[in-house]
Amino acid sequence: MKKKVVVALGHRALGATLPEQMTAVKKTAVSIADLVEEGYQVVITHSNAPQLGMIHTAMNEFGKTHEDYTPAPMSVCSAMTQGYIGYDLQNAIREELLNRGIFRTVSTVLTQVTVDPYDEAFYTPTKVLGRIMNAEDAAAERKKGNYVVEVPGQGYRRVVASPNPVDIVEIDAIRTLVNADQVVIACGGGGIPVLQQNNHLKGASAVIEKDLTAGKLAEQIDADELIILTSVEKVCINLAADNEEKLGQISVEEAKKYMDEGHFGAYNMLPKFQASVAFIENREGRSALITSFDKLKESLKGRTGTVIK
Ligand SMILES: Nc1ncnc2c1ncn2[C@@H]1O[C@H](COP(=O)(O)OP(=O)(O)O)[C@@H](O)[C@H]1O
Ligand SMILES: NC(=O)OP(=O)(O)O
Repeated sequence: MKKKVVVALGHRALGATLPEQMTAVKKTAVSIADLVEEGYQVVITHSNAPQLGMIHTAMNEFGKTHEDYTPAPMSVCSAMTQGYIGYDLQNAIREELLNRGIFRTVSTVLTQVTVDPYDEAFYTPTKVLGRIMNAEDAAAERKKGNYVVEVPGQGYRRVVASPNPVDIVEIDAIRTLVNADQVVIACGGGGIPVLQQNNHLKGASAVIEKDLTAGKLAEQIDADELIILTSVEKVCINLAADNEEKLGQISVEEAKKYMDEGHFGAYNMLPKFQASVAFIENREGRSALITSFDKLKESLKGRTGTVIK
């Protein structure tokens, strides 16, 4: 029986602009094709914050200047990022597989993820979106009613609420495709956040952390492994201090201890650990790998990467 994996792709897999994305997905496709060639069933999920910022700004600027166009809410823009990223990614993977003589359908499932309307995250926006702004642009964003924070040494960034994922609405479709041995891209950008209102799903003005949704996705498709591909080969404790230590294989207990001790960035590395620990605790015997794209092959052979099991 084939091993099932959920692969969460970080910013480096996609770049931030259209040309960057076109180039980046070609490299990403090589890593995904390697997994398929190794005999894995693959479900992919990905970041979307740079793309979402770009699309949201574009849609809302046009909404102001062209009377036939109306502004688009964050949830609609989130759906657009799934289409835009999925389109590039699925074609790059399809082509890389065909170049290796592998015929496999690759598709993107537009995925909604329910969130709790009372999630505390709605009161404290934390998810950084889009480009770095100067003070003037930041003031203009604030005037529109958007949240902006100053990032020391960078400039100003937009932030939105990032509630926890509750349920993946289209999970049956994702399961059906992966069980048919197809390559699936799903829950992009953590999923389009929606609020369940009886039979109606109402788009929420938020962005779900993609790593947390990746963990839930891995649990709900009963994956064997969660693979988080990011910009570092191994996760560190005591990052940037004299006693910095790179983590190889660790237990769930050790992972929880390091989380409690505050070794991981709250909005970058910590969610990767939270997702990994939750997945393994809910699916006994499973594991999570956190590494960089270029080290995936070596990591699968147990030679590098941070593994939690
Ligand atoms: N303890 C840690 N060990 C390694 N990297 C860390 C740690 N804490 C925070 N980071 C940061 O997390 C970043 C990766 O997270 P993030 O930028 O969210 O990536 P992605 O877009 O790939 O999900 C690394 O580039 C690093 O700067
Ligand atoms: N949705 C999400 O987590 O995107 P980023 O990884 O780009 O922040």
